[in-house]
Amino acid sequence: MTDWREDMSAAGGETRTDGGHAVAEPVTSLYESAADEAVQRASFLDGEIPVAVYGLGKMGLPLASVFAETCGNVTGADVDPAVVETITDGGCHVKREPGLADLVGELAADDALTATSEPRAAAEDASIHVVIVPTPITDAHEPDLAILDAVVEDIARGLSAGDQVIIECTVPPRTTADRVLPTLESVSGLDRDEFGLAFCPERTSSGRALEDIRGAYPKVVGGVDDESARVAQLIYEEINSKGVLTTSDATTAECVKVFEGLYRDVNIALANELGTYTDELGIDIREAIDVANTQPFCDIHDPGPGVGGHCIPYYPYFLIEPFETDSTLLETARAVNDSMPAYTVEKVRDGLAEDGTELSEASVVVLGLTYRPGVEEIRASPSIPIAEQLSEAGADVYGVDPMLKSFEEFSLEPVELEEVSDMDVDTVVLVTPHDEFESIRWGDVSRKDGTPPLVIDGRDALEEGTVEGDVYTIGVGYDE
Ligand SMILES: NC(=O)C1=CN([C@@H]2O[C@H](COP(=O)(O)OP(=O)(O)OC[C@H]3O[C@@H](n4cnc5c(N)ncnc54)[C@H](O)[C@@H]3O)[C@@H](O)[C@H]2O)C=CC1
Ligand SMILES: CC(=O)N[C@@H]1[C@@H](OP(=O)(O)OP(=O)(O)OC[C@H]2O[C@@H](n3ccc(=O)[nH]c3=O)[C@H](O)[C@@H]2O)O[C@H](C(=O)O)[C@@H](O)[C@@H]1O
Repeated sequence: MTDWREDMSAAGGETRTDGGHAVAEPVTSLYESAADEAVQRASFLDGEIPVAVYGLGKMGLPLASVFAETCGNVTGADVDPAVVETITDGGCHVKREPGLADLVGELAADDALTATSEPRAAAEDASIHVVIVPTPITDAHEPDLAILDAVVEDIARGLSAGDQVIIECTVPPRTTADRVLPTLESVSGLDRDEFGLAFCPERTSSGRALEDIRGAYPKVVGGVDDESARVAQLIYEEINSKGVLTTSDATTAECVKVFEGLYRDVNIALANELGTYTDELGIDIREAIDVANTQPFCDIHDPGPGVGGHCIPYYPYFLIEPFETDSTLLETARAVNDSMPAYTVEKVRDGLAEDGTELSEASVVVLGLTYRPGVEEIRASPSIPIAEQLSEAGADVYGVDPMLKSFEEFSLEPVELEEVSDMDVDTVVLVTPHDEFESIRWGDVSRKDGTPPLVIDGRDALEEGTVEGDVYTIGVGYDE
């Protein structure tokens, strides 16, 4: 018996005797709990308050794992049976997350984390519901909240008085208050003051998820009412060592998350546009950016071949599409970033023309197809349009990505890294510099006539002198 229950009886909450001592009963839910906050906090930490995490992907599995290491009573719900089976067996399908595989194995072995493919069943048993499912956009760039709606309905059908619902996936502002709350009320039949709802954004990057979730920076919390904010704050004070920033309401918290992403997209667009001045100015633009960034009012990001992932290129549309307010800058930044794949293909075309090679007759290898190194995600990856445009120009296009098994999204022929040195290659385009590419023996990669290929370095990833032939680096130009 945790000794915190000793003499807690006088502080509120139900009591019972235990060997002659009055002890406070733990609570099994937090919203509008009459128990002393210390009893609520301890009940959460003791696993008395079941947690369900909906979505066990790149973000959901690390999140569920940190909740489970904190409270020891988490059910992860995912519609992908393979995901559920892997986690149930103590496995980890999310790659290259330091510490995650071991943690999931330990938590599954201790039953601190279990997985189910039945979100509705998970909702029946849980009292804290954490949602971290995809919130993509449609081909028409409209926010697609169908998955969120489905999960919220599942939760509503299992919602009980005293429960707390937390939305962690990024959503268009006003979604929590105007879409999620009404659904929870209408489907559950509960009154609005019987359950809690807060937006607490996932401020985490793949590759450092556990570190970020445990406390790289404060957790943002925005409740639809003060009690919802109080409960969310109590929970995340136990999860995040950097503490909690509570905003005035859920919509403000939604804006915090979206604004972080919009800042990044606009900033990258500035870097990309500056990068396109490289040839006309005849300088290393990246050098100018690095030096400009040495004073605190400047943080220009890096130019590159495009902006991928299901976050940064998507979030601008969470404001552009649903609202009437003018979004010229956001739309322009999206257009600049979406123009970088074509810019990259032009560098291939121009570079080959210098040697009298037509792009339509060239053999081109695209290195790195995921949207950034070490992350198994291809949504909005720049390599998709780059491969498409090279193919449309008539080139023979090949692709290398050690993280991928399926290449059907790409207009190219997949090849293993080891095969590249046996091929006739006119150009290599480095889009996403996975660690594995550091082992490339560039001296073995050549054109049909044995001369070195043209290399386009999209990410300034190659050390000077690594490659014998001509290297064009986006934002730098040709190496001398
Ligand atoms: N990936 C990132 O770097 C970050 C993502 N986010 C937010 O988190 C959300 C999720 O991102 P990821 O984990 O990367 O996505 P992901 O695609 O890696 O994983 C999503 C998981 O949700 C599951 N799922 C789909 N429909 C479901 C349903 N109806 N019920 C239960 N599970 C369902 C899928 O099977 C999959 O396992 C994103 O949409 C974004 O809003 C926030 C910060 C960082
Ligand atoms: C504001 C911010 O830094 N958001 C982070 C971002 O992470 P994400 O995994 O999307 O990667 P990212 O580093 O932003 O890169 C997105 C894309 O932009 C490209 N990129 C990135 C930085 C840069 O200077 N230039 C550039 O071209 C990357 O190559 C990639 O294709 O989005 C995440 C999210 O919200 O999903 C968020 O949690 C992360 O903290």
